[in-house]
Order: sequence, then structure tokens, then C-alpha cells
Amino acid sequence: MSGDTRKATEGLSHPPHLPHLSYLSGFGNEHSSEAVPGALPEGRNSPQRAPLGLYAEQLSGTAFTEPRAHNRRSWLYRIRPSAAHPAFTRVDNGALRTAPFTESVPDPNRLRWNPLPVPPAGTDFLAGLWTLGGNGDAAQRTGMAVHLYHANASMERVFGDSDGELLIVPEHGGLLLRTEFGLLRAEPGHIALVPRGVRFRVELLDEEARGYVCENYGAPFRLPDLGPIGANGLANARDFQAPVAAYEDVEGEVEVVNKFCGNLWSATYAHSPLDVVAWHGNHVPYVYDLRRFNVIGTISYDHPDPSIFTVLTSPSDTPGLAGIDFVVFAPRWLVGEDTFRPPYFHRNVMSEYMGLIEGAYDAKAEGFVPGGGSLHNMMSAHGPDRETFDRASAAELRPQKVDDGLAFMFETRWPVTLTPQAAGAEHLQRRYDDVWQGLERHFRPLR
Ligand SMILES: O=C(O)Cc1cc(O)ccc1O
Ligand SMILES: [Fe+2]
Repeated sequence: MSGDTRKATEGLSHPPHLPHLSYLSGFGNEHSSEAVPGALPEGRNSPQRAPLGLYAEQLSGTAFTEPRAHNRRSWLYRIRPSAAHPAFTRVDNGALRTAPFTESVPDPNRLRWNPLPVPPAGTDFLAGLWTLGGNGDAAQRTGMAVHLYHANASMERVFGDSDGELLIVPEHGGLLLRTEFGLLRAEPGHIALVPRGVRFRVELLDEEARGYVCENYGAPFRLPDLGPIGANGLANARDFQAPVAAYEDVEGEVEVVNKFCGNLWSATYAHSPLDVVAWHGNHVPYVYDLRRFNVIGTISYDHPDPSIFTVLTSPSDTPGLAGIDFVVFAPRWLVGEDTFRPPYFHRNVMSEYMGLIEGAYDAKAEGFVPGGGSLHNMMSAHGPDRETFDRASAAELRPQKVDDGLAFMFETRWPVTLTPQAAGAEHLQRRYDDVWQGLERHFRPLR
């Protein structure tokens, strides 16, 4: 970027001198924010002349006609309209891949990976994205991709994903997201969501950053219904934080990269596209601290299904059947009586990709490590490893706090097909099946 002519608007100084960021609280709200008083028009979205000489522009995340309860759009008041840009040309996709995933055969085996290898110096968040696999078809707006990232440089360029929204799950190193809507900070243990089409730049708050990304081609993530749980609980709406407006007034070359139907396209703008001075709407980026999750579980017996841990869900066209559920295994008490307390043995029609943000996971004694991940595809048999089974079957069932880890799951209705780079990865664990070896027969028929 040539010359730093950024305005000293809120929160724009560079890390590590990051000031406290202000946020707007709530999920799916009609938020509004202006970095300069008077920048938001009153009483209409598109006045003949928008205030302060700004351009008015609508960003639609759902079809104009979707039901009001699910409709997502925002109005942006910006220095230049997004339309003022030169042609995009194809650039290298790096290790980023997109559905449909057809290059390898869907694999029914239980699979587990160690963390990604260290990337070369100068790898930014976008270059650091490495696709594990996914399902559906980005151009059909169904399905998802699982990516991991490992970056060691802040982005200079700006990125926007036309193919879907990005649910970012940092595992190591904090991120500062400079978005069209303002600034968001996401540390390990937080999630950040960038809606489809929203431009942003990721800056590193630490030397390196590592984590996971669920790219959701389908319906935007929303909070799950609570049914008999009642009006509160799980992820509470007020804990989701959207940015306040903050803009860059940058004249000079800025590279903007767009992911469109699986390919990266680049254009050199003559200004920063993060030039939104004010906005209102509900198609907005946000962060959420997973430790705020209100964990609900059994206070009698049996291990409840992990749907009780759903943070966000992307519904499919069949009621109750999610395209993707994002599930978190947050610190909680286990008090179930006469209960095998860790996750049970199971085979699931849904496919489960799991990652670990910190510590350990209660179904696996070892081998499932922070930054690594596991895939248990549709109907593949899995559950506690032998060590966990033996321990939990013999444990004295006193109340026990599980607070030594933070794991999550992207659970999807369609099998996950791997990219060749994931299927053949050096960091794929070759002997994962062994964790279920030695589960002895204990059957003793009564005679
Ligand atoms: O396989 C896993 O570890 C995820 C999981 C957790 C749980 O508590 C119950 C079912 C399930 O698939
Ligand atoms: Fe499972």
C-alpha cells in the first residue's frame, strides 16, 4: 500500500498498540454505526445525495425476497462505491480448494491429522489457507469446506469471499480483522465470522497465527432454536459482537482478492475498499467468545447428544437437518450417575470434522492435539479410544469438572471428501485406527 494516509478514526492504529475496541452487542440485529457523526442518512436508505458526499450501497447476503426473519442485508455509506474498480484477473489459488471436491474418492476411514507444517516466511492469512476437504457445490450455494490456516505475516491485500461466509476459529495467535464494517479482534477461544462478500484484511497480533475455517456455501449461520430449553442458554445472542464503523481513507494501490466459484481473482484498486464511513443492517461480521457458551447437559444420567452444544447452525432445506452445525465442547461439569460420561461409541449419518483449540478432549487420551483435527465421515464407527473407555468405565462418578480443553466440531449433513493434499499429507496420522485396538471382549453370558 503506498503511503499511509489512514485517518485517525477509531481503532485504526497498528498492533501492538491496539486500543480497546468498541462493539455492538447482539445476533442478527438491525445494527447501525457511523464513524463520523451525520454519515448515516435518516429516514431512508438511499437519499438523492447521501450525507457527507458518501455513496450509498446495499450488500445483500440473502435473496431480496427471503422471509424477513432470515433476510440479511446491510447498507453501506462509503467514500467510493464498490463498483469503482478495474477488471479482476486470475491469480494462483495456493492451497485453497472449493467444492465440488472430485479429485479424490470419499473415504469411510477414521482420519486424524497433526497440525499443518510451518509455512514459508511472509505467508499471510489468505496464502496460509489450506483446504482439507468439504462437500456440496459452491456455485449451487450448498455445502461447506474445511480449511486450516497457518500464517506468519499480516495481509497487505484485502480479501472477499463470494462463495460463502467464513467462520474463523483461531487456535494460536490473535487476529485483527479490518473489515468494511470496522475492526474485530479474535483471540484463540473466540470465533470470528465474515459474511459472504464482505471485504476484510487479517493482521496478526502475534508472530504467528494458526487455526481453522469453515467456509459455509449455504444459508448463513444462525442461532439454533432452543425448544424446551427456554428463552436463554447455549450461545446467548447478546454475546455476539459486531464492529463499530471505522474506515480507511487511502488513495493509492490496494490489491483486492476475490474468491469466486473456487478461484482467486485479483484487481488493483486505486483506493482502499475498507472505506465505509457508516453502515446499518444485519449482514455484518461478528466475534464471539466461546467461553461465554452456556453449556447445558445432563443432571441425571446418560451423555446427551452433542447437538446440545450447538453454537451456530446453517439450516438446509429439510427442517432439523443442518447443512452445518458448529458445536463447541466447552468447560463443564459432569455429574451423570451410572453413566459412561465421555462421548459414547457411535455411528452417525452426519459427518464430523473436529478440531482442538486448547488442551485435551475427553474422548481421546492422546493424539488429538491443538491445531490438529479428525474426520469421522458418515456412518464411520468411532468414540472413546481404548484408554478413555477403560478409564471412564472404572471411574468413581463424583462430580467432575472438565475444564482442561476447548474442542469444536463442524458437523455436516454430507460426507466430507478430502483434497488430495489432505489425503496424502505428511501430517496425516497413519495409525489412527490403533486407538481402538485392544478393546477387549468383556461379554460373560449368564449361565
Ligand atoms: O465424536 C465425537 O467426539 C463428537 C461427539 C461428541 C459427543 O459428546 C457425542 C457424540 C459425538 O459425535
Ligand atoms: Fe462423533
